[in-house]
Amino acid sequence: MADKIKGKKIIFVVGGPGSGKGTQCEKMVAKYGYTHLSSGDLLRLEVASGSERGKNLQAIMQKGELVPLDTVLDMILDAMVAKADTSKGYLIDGYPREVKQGEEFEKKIGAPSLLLYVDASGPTMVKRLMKRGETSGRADDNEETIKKRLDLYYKATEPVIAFYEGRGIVRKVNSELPVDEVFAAVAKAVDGMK
Ligand SMILES: Nc1nc2c(ncn2[C@@H]2O[C@H](COP(=O)(O)OP(=O)(O)OP(=O)(O)O)[C@@H](O)[C@H]2O)c(=O)[nH]1
Ligand SMILES: O=c1ccn([C@@H]2O[C@H](COP(=O)(O)OP(=O)(O)O)[C@@H](O)[C@H]2O)c(=O)[nH]1
Ligand SMILES: [Mg+2]
Repeated sequence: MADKIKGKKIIFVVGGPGSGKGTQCEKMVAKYGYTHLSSGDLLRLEVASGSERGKNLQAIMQKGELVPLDTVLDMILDAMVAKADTSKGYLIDGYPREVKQGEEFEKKIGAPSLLLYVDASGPTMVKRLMKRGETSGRADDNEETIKKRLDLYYKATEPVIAFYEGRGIVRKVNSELPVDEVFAAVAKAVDGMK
């Protein structure tokens, strides 16, 4: 099944909750024509479908915890295959959340060419998410869950960055800056990708 994806570029987009991953991915789609797959969005779609599986996911996400690795990976793989005929490459947004997820992804699908690290401070991320929460309708954009997501990010996801730094594919962008300035740095990283 993963054959259709072979040879296509894969970019992991990693950063804390509310760091601006989704915002930058939209701009990359516009400039490079890559396919944007947000692991969180895929999970929210499943929740919205009202399926039994979705109900379980909702309970986990509401608490700011991580859903089982295989569930997310299967969803990403399905979405990648579905877009394979027209896709130039993939932006995998919000994944891997822990080193194990990265290892499983590579076993099943392939290696990333770039890890884009979208970096903002804790207070900035909290501020943005509280603001987004006024209109997003996301059940996890509330103070209590934001704190848990942030803790889990520092504990489980930051080690992912260190893991890929060893391979020399990490490019860090400072997402405290205005969106367009962040994107200038993002574009430089994508253009320099091997
Ligand atoms: N000032 C400023 N605000 C930004 C920037 N990037 C994103 N934001 C705002 O911060 C909020 C979160 O941005 P998203 O792109 O949704 O963040 P995300 O990393 O995808 O967050 P999750 O979906 O929670 O993982 C949004 O309301 C954006 O408008 C930026 O570079 N500068
Ligand atoms: O690989 C993933 C991606 C997302 N999530 C869950 O989905 C939620 C929202 O993820 P998203 O990336 O949309 O937002 P973030 O938490 O980065 O702000 C997380 O808190 C997790 O509960 C998960 O368990 N595994
Ligand atoms: Mg997002």
